[in-house]
Amino acid sequence: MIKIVNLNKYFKDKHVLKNINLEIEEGEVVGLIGPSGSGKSTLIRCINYLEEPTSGEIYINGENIANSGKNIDKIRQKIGMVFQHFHLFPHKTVLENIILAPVLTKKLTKEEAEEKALKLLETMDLFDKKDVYPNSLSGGQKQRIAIARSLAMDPEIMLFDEVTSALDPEMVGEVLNVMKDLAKTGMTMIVVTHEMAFAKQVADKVIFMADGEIVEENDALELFENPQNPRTREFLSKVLEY
Ligand SMILES: Nc1ncnc2c1ncn2[C@@H]1O[C@H](COP(=O)(O)OP(=O)(O)OP(=O)(O)O)[C@@H](O)[C@H]1O
Repeated sequence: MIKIVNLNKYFKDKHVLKNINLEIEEGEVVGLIGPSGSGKSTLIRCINYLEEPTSGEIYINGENIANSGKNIDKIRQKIGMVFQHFHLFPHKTVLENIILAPVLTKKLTKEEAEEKALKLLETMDLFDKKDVYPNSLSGGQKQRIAIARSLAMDPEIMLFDEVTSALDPEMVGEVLNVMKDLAKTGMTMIVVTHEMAFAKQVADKVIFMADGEIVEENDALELFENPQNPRTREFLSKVLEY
């Protein structure tokens, strides 16, 4: 479903993704871990073309997104992304935030989009927040709304870029639970995370990146319990210390 071949990305003369090769199957949940600055965000931003690769190919369902021309918007619609900061529209209510893209780009009627949005809000236990403005919500609630907004587009792939990093610790769990439930539905997910316990429990596969390279890729339990590369071992010993 996602195939990345010899992907390189430079920012000016800085080589931030170095010959990345990767395949992700439909329904797979992939955890992307590694030190700050190792290229995790840049990699997932290349997957939906928020960043343009310098060289290499990215195929989504067999289609090379670099050559997709006018189809790029169609491909992007299949890929939802949730960011560290929620990017909700402050002057729109929760419900208006969620229906905006489905009405504009999927051409759903307002009623159809609202029906879908309300179902999503219900599954996230946020139905009673439908008419409030984002500023009155907690960080955890905002992030769950951001996830609902992405899901309202019926994506086939969801990208999560450190979605719990800006949250107060007591709100991390409620967002991770929504992601756990989503993983159980068979959604294909790539999750950049500093939450090692989440990666270990929920991801099928974990990729450790350092300095723009994929250093190690393995079944989640195996990577955490039996890391093969000394750089993986060093990173895990630091982050699992506490
Ligand atoms: N738009 C940009 N222009 C220039 N350099 C950039 C840009 N975006 C990222 N970089 C650089 O590319 C490298 C990889 O950054 P990236 O954000 O992908 O790393 P990361 O592993 O996601 O880090 P973090 O965990 O801190 O978010 C870093 O050195 C960063 O400074």
